Amino acid sequence: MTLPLEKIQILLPDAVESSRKLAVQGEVASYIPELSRAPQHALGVCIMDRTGKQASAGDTELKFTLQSISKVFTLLLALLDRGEEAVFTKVGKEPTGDDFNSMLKLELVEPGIPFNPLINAGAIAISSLIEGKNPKEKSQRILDFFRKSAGNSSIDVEESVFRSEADSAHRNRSLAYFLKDNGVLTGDVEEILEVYFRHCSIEVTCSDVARMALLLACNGTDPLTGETLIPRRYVQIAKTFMVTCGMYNASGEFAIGVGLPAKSGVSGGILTMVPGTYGIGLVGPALNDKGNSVAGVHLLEQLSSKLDWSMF
Ligand SMILES: NC(=O)CC[C@H](N)C(=O)O
Repeated sequence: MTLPLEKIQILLPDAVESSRKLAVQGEVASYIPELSRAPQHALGVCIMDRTGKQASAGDTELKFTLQSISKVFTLLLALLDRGEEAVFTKVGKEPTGDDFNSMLKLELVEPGIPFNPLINAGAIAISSLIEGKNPKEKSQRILDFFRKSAGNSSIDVEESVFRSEADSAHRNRSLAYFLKDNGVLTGDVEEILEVYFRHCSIEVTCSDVARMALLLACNGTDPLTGETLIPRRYVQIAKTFMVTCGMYNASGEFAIGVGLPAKSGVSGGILTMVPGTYGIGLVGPALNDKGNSVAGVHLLEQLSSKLDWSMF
């Protein structure tokens, strides 16, 4: 049983300020150079209910790129475009226990398909499945789907982050060429990577992420418009991946400590939800050693225990 939004709003500012103190323990990602400009001590959260009302606190105006959070929505679009069977010939359904950008299991385990769609190799394979006659059209279809999911037609790709990643993505490039060699990727590798880098660089605020999360919390039917954007089955698949591998190698710890489906990204964003009730968007750029927002995870642990949010 969670509290109504008005009550949550009362406790949220103090919860954010006490969690913000943990940001000093983390580090802002810098392997994509442009991301290193994010403010280390920022923390913002937005919780949206089914009527669109929001409780929020902290740095809710901060803009950040979705990074790995985008992988949940490209998976959904690939499922819509190609169906379940085609998608799961290209990616598996299991967590890896390795880093999100690891290539280890691609060579070790047969068949050489990525273990799941939320690691980089899996998300690159998913990008290759998005319909469109060229990278521009594919990227536009992804952007349109994200805008619709966020109920915000003005979200867009942040070009400097896109450029920065495209110029420094030696690891992702090697993963993609490996996948090409394994026969997982068909088509031009650089074009597939461009689609992948662009969706990682879509810029949002906490409130956009909360609205995207609310759509998943409501099983694919937007509670504000009544429109079904995604079939329930596909949302179930996405949420299951979020529980088993959405928080990298801390997914088990997060399931025990918070107990909600979630996906995080290297920009410090987290998308999570109280199923059926709230969509939650959060940003805190300082990351812990598992790659998740250190203050953000702490905040969600506090809220989940106080408000009895765990689904388990
Ligand atoms: N964990 C992440 O958020 C990774 C996304 C990032 N764009 C990358 O490919 O490395």
